[in-house]
Amino acid sequence: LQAAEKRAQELHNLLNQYNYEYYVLDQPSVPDSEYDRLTQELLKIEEEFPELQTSESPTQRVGGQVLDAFKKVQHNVPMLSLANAFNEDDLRDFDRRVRQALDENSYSYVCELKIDGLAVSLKYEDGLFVQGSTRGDGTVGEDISANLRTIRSIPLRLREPLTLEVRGEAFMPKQSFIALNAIRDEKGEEPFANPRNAAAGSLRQLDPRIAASRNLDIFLYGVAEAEELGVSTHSESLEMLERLGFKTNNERKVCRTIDDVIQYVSGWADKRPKLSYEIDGIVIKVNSLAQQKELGTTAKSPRWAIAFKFPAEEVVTK
Ligand SMILES: Cc1ccc(Cn2cc(C(N)=O)ccc2=O)c(C)c1
Repeated sequence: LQAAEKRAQELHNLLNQYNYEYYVLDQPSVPDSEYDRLTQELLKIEEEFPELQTSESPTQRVGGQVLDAFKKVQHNVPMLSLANAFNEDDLRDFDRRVRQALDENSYSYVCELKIDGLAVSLKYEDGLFVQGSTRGDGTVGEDISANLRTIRSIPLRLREPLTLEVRGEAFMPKQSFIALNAIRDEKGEEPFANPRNAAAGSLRQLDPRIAASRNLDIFLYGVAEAEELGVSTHSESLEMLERLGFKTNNERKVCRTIDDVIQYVSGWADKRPKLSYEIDGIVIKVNSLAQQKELGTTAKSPRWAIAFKFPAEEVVTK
């Protein structure tokens, strides 16, 4: 058994690395056939020694049993919703409020694309993925761990045995959305209106095999209680997520002034069709975590962030 256990661990490491290269970096270093060969070898070992078929095994992405309901999950750190800005004046008003609250101390912003998907939270204990949930009403969400496990860009084991919670947006790429609606059309089923609804509908399935078939993806954009992990800015949180092996969106920019923010936002308005996923705006956050804390939150939204919303995306059909 020891020899089998040692080989199984080697295969876990190899398959995790190849998954990371393929789904997170989009730069595989081995052909699919090699990945498949190693997967088959691990399946055989797990068949011979069932005790090696642990939940962290790369072969255990798609659970077998169909749930009859989702459990509720309490978010220790609430998942806040963002206030919206629709034009330049809204952005300048936001900046004025930030500047006043920070007593004219210097501050900078981070601009990120606002992915049009479903906000989710992922929990890891000692480096292992243990739970994934929806935002819900911000304090209570639904446990959709089995469905999130099927998203290949989500690591089942981190590079460091950390216990932490991360937040991100699960989404359906445009091409997957078009292909899915073509299949539904053939089967005489109602098409999804947009990729966001398709992603939400897929993650609400009680059978993880359906979610696994929907080619969902995710961008992580936050670490809950990041200051406890020795991080002092939001951009450092994003770098930490990358170091841990998460998929982040690299179209982000630190902006020193609201004028730079406005320039960044206007630059993206007409670049959306080029993206392989839908965005519904740009998220603007004060970069310093200490200043975020100083600004605090209203009942449901942070005072240190705002979402600039673009007009509704052109319909993605063909
Ligand atoms: C048979 C087979 C095996 C694997 C894949 C896709 N793929 C490839 C890799 C890789 N090359 O590093 C890693 C994970 C993965 O899922 C396909 C499409 C077909």
